[in-house]
Amino acid sequence: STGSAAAVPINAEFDIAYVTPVTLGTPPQTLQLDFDSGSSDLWVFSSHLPTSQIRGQEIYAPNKSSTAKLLDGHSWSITYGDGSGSRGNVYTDNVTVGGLMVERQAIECAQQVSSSFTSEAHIDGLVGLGFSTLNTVSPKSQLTFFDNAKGALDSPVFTADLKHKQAGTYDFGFIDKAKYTGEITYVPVNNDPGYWTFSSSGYAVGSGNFSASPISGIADTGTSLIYLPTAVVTAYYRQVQGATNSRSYGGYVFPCSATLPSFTFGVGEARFTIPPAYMSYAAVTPGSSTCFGGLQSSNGVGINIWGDLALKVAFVVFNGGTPPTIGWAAK
Ligand SMILES: O=C(NC1CCCCC1)N[C@H]1[C@H](O)[C@@H](N2CCCCC2)[C@@H]2OC[C@H]1O2
Repeated sequence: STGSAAAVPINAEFDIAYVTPVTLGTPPQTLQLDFDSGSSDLWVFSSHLPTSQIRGQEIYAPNKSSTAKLLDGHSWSITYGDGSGSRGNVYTDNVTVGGLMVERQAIECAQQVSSSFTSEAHIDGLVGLGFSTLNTVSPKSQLTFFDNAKGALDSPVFTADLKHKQAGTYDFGFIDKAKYTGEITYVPVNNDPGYWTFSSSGYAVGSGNFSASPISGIADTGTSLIYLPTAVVTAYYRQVQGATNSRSYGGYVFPCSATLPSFTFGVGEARFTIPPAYMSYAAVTPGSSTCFGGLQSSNGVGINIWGDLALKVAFVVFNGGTPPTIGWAAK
């Protein structure tokens, strides 16, 4: 089997996150979910949430699904790197993504969500695509949609073709040759503790020379930006007039009028260049002339993160075979 579904940016201004339609239960309830290779819980806004925490999101009501079953005595609670989080109880039900159906998928129903989720009307929940070792359901942890589907897939892979300010796709079970050019460069994945962790072969700032130093980081579709070691980030912003690392804004900012260099990162011998226009993320507040950078320091984070800003300049294969690998291709 295979599946293919759209990855739609939730904001016309800048790509904060991407959502994908997912149908749950019988009759089908369709929610827009954020596919997140940096976590491994499938959770949704649900009929168990206080209405005060719902602001425009679609909800999943298990009691309206004839195929929903309570996973008795199980609960979940998750906190993300940005401090957002949610918790609740668990049902199993049919979940379909782009024509690919998994029966008895654990659907984690939110009973509480943090304010950043309440205020993001376009995200009705998440589909974790990390390794199932990261799943937070207790007392028995649950498998991700991908792990449940894997055995039935033509090939044990999913691919991400994210795009700048336009809809891309997540494919399951196949590699679409029409979505990339040249060869796919595969590198090893360390899935301990459960992220898609790989080593980049280095970076370059603008037209500067390539610094061939390995950078270990995670491929994270659920994070908007790129978080890298201070040495990389200072080398980049040294080239940006008026750039400063702002404590108040929580990262590197610069005058929106500044000229930005491109940023190139390596995967093996392959090179991927993020154009200057993508490197300015957004004005710090609407209308401000101060802009927040797409490249930020991973100092406070603990791991390096290749988020949507890096993923959107490539076609990426998440290979869940044995051993797992990750493939990057130009497009
Ligand atoms: O926390 C991270 N990443 C961290 C960013 C800082 C550095 C460490 C990693 N990703 C989350 C993301 O922010 C969330 N957010 C919700 C509101 C709309 C935008 C998306 C969404 O929920 C889980 C995941 O995706």
